[in-house]
Amino acid sequence: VTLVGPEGAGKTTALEKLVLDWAKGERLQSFSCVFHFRLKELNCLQEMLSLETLLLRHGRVPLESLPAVLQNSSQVLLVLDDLHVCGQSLDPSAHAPCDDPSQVVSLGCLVASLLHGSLLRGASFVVASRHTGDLKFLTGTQMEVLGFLKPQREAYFNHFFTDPAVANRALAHMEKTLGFYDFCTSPRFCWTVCSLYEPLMEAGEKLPETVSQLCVGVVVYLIGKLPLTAARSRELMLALGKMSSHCFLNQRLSCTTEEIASFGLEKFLDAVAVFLQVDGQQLDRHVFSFPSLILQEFLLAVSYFWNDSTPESTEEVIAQLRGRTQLFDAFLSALSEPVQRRPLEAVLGEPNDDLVADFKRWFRRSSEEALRGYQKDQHHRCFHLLHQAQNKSLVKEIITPAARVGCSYGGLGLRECVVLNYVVESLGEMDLLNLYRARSLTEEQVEALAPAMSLSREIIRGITTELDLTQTALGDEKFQILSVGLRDCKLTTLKLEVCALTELSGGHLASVLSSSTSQLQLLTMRHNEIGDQGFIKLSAGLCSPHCQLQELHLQSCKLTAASMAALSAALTSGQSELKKVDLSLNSIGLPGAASVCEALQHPACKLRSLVLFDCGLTGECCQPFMEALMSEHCCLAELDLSVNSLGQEGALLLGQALRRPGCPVEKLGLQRCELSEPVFEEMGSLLRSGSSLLKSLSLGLNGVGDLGVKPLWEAVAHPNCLLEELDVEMTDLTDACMEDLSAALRATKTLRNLGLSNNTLSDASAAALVQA
Ligand SMILES: Nc1ncnc2c1ncn2[C@@H]1O[C@H](COP(=O)(O)OP(=O)(O)OP(=O)(O)O)[C@@H](O)[C@H]1O
Repeated sequence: VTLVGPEGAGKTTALEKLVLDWAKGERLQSFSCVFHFRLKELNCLQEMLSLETLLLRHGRVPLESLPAVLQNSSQVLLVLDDLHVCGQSLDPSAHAPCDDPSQVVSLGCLVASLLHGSLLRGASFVVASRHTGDLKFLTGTQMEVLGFLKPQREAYFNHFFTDPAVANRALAHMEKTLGFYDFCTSPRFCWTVCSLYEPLMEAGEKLPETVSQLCVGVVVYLIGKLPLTAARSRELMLALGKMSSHCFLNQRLSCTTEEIASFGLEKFLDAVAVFLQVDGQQLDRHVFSFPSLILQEFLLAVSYFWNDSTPESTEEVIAQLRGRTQLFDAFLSALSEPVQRRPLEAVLGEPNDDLVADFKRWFRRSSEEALRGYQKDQHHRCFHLLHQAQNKSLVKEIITPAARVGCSYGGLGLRECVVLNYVVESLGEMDLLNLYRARSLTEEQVEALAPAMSLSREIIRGITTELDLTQTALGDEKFQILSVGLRDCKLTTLKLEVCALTELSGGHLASVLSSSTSQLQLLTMRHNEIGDQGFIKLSAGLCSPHCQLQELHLQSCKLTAASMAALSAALTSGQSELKKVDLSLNSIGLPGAASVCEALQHPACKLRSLVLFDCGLTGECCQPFMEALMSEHCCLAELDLSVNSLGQEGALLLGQALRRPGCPVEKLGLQRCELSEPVFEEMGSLLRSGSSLLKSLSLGLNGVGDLGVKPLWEAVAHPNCLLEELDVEMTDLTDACMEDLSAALRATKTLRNLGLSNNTLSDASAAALVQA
């Protein structure tokens, strides 16, 4: 088995846990011997060795036990960590395979011979490695070590900070400022973040806003651990920068003692352990490596600016490192800003002004070039550098009117959304936000981009057809700005649930709906206090000949009967395409229901679905519903009146209407309507009559008991009944209904869904149901 993952993902930890569990007798007990080797340590030896030496010296096998280990190889498990540092290829054809345990060979040859089975044939292996090309030479199962995804980060932060409120604040800040970088999944990185946040939060200080600010904090902290003057600290930075550059340019992960001496680090041997990981302590041959690539890149950037001599120009150094580093130019951008580098200046003194000026010239030149072109990646790189600089005036200087910022920003990742938003917010406004080809923005991406959208006069018509701004606390003011762009776009779905919109937005929505280019078909506005006045304004848009809206969701929008006449007018205007309206959780009462029912009888009304869940309706309201359903013009296929006090009398009136031959209702919801046995009787008889088109019926939360529901079972069993869905949740059913229910299930040819939740049915009923 090979565990593969990036630096700090937790590979070593996983292997250590495995070995520990074996030692405690909790796992892998079929192996009598488990050997755990860290190749990083062995690599320090830089000498040839045999399998026997490996086992005797490093595996601590007593000499007398060695033959038994070699002979019973199937009981041996070798756990090899840090395969990527092996330094020599695992390609079997690169070595003459070794099959003699006493033959002295190179470490690479030894590992390759073990993994390819010429040595210790039959033994099992668990190895861990960062991603390298050599993995293709390994057979067996490969497992990806993903590190900490969001739920694990949450658990880790809660463990690190004992106060849950502090943990939540720290996590929310990290997710917002860094959550879009891959390295956030690294447990090691999470540890760094928590360790840096903790003292800052205790002191009530500001937390870092960018990865550059985070690294500044880390390096200042590490330098502070050393008793060095500013001049000596600069010297140390320079030497670490040389090592970093050497590793990047030669694709090396570690350096020997001789190599680090050549970078000028020998004077700092006591200090290097603060910045570098030192392996091989027990072997007397040390190997030094950076604990993280981010720190390695950051130290390189620091060493570049705090260099008194003049090294290569920015252009040259960036060209040399292209494709080898990820954040180097972003770190330079941050450090070129006095505010960003101030904490470092306190420990290192001033940077080299000439080099900072050279970087600024390069950034301006290369940004101008990038922003004149159409390459999206180049634009994003420039935006990322601006984001790290955290200087709004610089954004305004770089993003000139000549910049083609309106080029298409489709296919955005979360990081791109965040930095694009930063740029638009810094500019304060945007003429055109081109999201053409942004096919599937996630909720997180939309949230990150929402301020930019609201600051854009126009959002380009692209192939984006759905915009979900649910729970973005958008508010009327921002929606007003956004609505200008919405008038001229290709959106077919707009979700504005829980967006803190009020009456004011009703008018803006009307202007969107009545725009000659509007293509909106679905609008959801659940939980916005738009009220009657807001909805009356919105309804004016519904009457427009340009309005294409087919579905409107207005649950819990503080509506009353006062605005239902406006809806009715829209539905009967002859212009409205509305097919579905959901008015649930609004107290429209009898007068409101009467207005809507009037519209249902009008030949121009196209409404096919009406949901009035918990709308303060009573039995009296059933009279207008009966009249509407009796009308030949009514085309309502779905009616949900659940959670209204309709009572027996009202429901029986509905039943009468449903008996009309040709009554179009196929789906009826009457949950928790205070219904009694005669209503169930009536429904049963209706379903058997052959004149009902009902396919879906919800009668749950009406406690009529086994006898009350019995007519429905008889109906289900009847050949005239077309029901496909039946919900009788919480109707006080007991095991006594099982005989009729089983018979119904055996007989029905149409029923597909049956809801029986929250009834007192025992295991015996479950068994009977399964049989039926
Ligand atoms: N599940 C975990 N819970 C808490 N901390 C963890 C967990 N896994 C790893 N860590 C911590 O993260 C750090 C890095 O882990 P580890 O050394 O196992 O990573 P790695 O993948 O072996 O890194 P590298 O590729 O650099 O060798 C360690 O300090 C470790 O304690």
